[in-house]
Amino acid sequence: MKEKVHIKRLENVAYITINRPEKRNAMDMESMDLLEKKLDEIENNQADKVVAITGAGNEAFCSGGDLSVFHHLRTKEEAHAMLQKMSQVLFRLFLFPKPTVALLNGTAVGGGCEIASACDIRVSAPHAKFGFVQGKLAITTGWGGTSMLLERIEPAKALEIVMTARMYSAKEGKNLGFISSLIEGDFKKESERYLSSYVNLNSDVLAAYKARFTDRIDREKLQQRIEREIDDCSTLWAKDAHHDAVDKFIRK
Ligand SMILES: CCC(=O)SCCNC(=O)CCNC(=O)[C@H](O)C(C)(C)COP(=O)(O)OP(=O)(O)OC[C@H]1O[C@@H](n2cnc3c(N)ncnc32)[C@H](O)[C@@H]1OP(=O)(O)O
Repeated sequence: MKEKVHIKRLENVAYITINRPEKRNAMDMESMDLLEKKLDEIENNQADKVVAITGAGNEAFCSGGDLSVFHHLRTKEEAHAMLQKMSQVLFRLFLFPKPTVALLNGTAVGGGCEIASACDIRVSAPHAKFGFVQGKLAITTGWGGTSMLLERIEPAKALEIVMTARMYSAKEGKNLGFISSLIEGDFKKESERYLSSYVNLNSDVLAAYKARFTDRIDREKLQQRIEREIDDCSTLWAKDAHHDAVDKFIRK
């Protein structure tokens, strides 16, 4: 049986692939558990110098939470437990001791953008679009995505992205500072080439630079901000406006 999240290793880069292309790589609880297990594995494997996260296929990086499953979460408490679980995985990814790169092979929406925001660097195929569309479902981000996005780009730009809830092109993402580089050509091949330049140095040097990067973060404050984000999102989740919006998506 195919694994919903799998790892492939190539020249000291561990590629984590969200492998549910038929659902545009949406995350369910099993995928969250698997992502966490893959991070455990990579953290303990000395040979893995860099972590790259991508989606299977070339249509989607990740379409966020699996709405067909999470639609069954009706109350604030039920939503809170799911949001907390994934936000803990992403908080860990955000502070991961090795460099992390989101390879945006295709569309990233909702929680998919939160996963991308948890990575240090985002590189994108030119056709990929991204959008923090949660607002259209009458909720906010709830996996820590806004708190993390605010650490990645200028706060006013982050606010624009989440408050408009619109889709952006990869080129716009680059102008906003969300995306570091656009990778032209065969995305898989060219992103492997791009990542190969990160693994020339030894792992202790990379880890030391990564530590300087995460040292800038006040971890306790970030955690508190994420907890407030989860609380707001789970309150909104329990309202009819959210359930009605998801009903509409599911029935389309
Ligand atoms: C936890 C908080 C969150 O993440 S809130 C945000 C949740 N995500 C969303 O609102 C995105 C919903 N999906 C979409 O807008 C589109 O599917 C996107 C990703 C733009 C892709 O469009 P397109 O390439 O035309 O594909 P499509 O819509 O025909 O979808 C193909 C099949 O995949 C499914 N799918 C897609 N996204 C999800 C999702 N998040 N959860 C569950 N299923 C999803 C679609 O329902 C569709 O399934 P089917 O082939 O009709 O059975």
